[in-house]
Amino acid sequence: MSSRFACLRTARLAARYPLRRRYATTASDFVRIVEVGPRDGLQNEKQSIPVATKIELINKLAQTGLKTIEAGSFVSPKWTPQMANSSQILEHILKTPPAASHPITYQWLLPNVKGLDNFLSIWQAKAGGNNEYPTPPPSPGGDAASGAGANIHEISIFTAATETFTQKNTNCSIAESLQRFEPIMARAKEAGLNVRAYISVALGCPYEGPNVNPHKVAELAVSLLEMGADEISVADTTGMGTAPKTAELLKTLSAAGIEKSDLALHFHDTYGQALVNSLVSLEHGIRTFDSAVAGLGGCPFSPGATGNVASEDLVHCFHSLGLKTGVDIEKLSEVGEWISYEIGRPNESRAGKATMAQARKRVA
Ligand SMILES: CC(C)(COP(=O)([O-])OP(=O)([O-])OC[C@H]1O[C@@H](n2cnc3c(N)ncnc32)[C@H](O)[C@@H]1OP(=O)([O-])[O-])[C@@H](O)C(=O)NCCC(=O)NCCSC(=O)C[C@@](C)(O)CC(=O)[O-]
Repeated sequence: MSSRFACLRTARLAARYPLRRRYATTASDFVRIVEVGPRDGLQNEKQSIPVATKIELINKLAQTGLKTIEAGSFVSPKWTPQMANSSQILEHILKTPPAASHPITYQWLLPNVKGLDNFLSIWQAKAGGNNEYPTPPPSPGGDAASGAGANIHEISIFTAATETFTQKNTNCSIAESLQRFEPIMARAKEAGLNVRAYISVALGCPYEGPNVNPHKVAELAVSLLEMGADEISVADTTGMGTAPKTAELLKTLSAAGIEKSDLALHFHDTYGQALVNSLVSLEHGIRTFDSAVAGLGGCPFSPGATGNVASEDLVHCFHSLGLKTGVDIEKLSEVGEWISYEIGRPNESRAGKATMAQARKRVA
């Protein structure tokens, strides 16, 4: 892209979304993986997972080449008890030297001002509220552009495309959830934090059925971007998404004027369609995908929904297409095997299991 065109485009976006700061990938052969295993992956586990295991998981993931890790959430412990020790995880990350050779962006999910207060009280005390933001943030596949090796912290907010899911998940209506976000957004921007916004049940709702109106998703995405969100993660919480539905949703989002680079896609694999839907999204120009190592996951407020698409499966698939993720599939597969063993659940990543089998054969 010529610099003149880049300037014009930036000006146009700045006019449309005045508060936001872009952090999308730019190289078309680079795919950014947002590893959500430590938060979305673990939040639904019934047994209490020791904080040390969570920290070890995050540290191991940070050494696989991943650059963005969703590390925990500041939600009500009455609603999601598994995430109750996220503050300890944040404290640990802030007081230890970076675990990886490159800076990691850590994301923290929160639903309200109380969650933000809890996050800020730790982050501002320990990090002095200094993110040392690189502008633009982490370059596709590269380490150098991210500067001095300081990790970056950002927050995520979440709403949903149906009223029933929003009530079940956050005890408020969609409109009320947007109202809750306004002070969060203002304070986050003041503090220099990027804000990601999730839209759950975008391709099917456990309470209202599989036919979620894509125009509702687009309307919400536009509102969140206008409010200042830096990225929208469009979530197929139930895994009810199919290739045609995904294509229709992406076309609707484009028709609403939303740039592909403003979007991340977040697939769950309940019906085994997550990779297909990822490929449809890839063809549509999406270059940011959420996934969880070993296919961990399931939302406590989406009965029957299973895990996120496995990070190993996504990475294997993207590499097979000649795309770059910066992730070492073998190291990632080791982490998948390790965490599955630690928490006593099957490793749901087929690529992860196959990669480990090949690695063992090589050594034998
Ligand atoms: C939004 C609320 C808080 C409303 O819940 P509420 O019960 O209406 O809240 P409240 O304001 O009445 O407060 C009730 C109690 O919670 C406390 N409280 C209130 N807020 C906080 C907070 N932030 N952190 C810690 N404590 C908090 C508050 O202090 C009070 O404590 P008490 O006085 O009774 O001792 C609640 O519904 C909630 O926490 N919901 C989050 C549920 C959740 O974690 N869902 C999973 C994440 S979303 C997801 O997984 C989907 C996603 C993102 O992955 C994408 C996809 O696949 O769809």
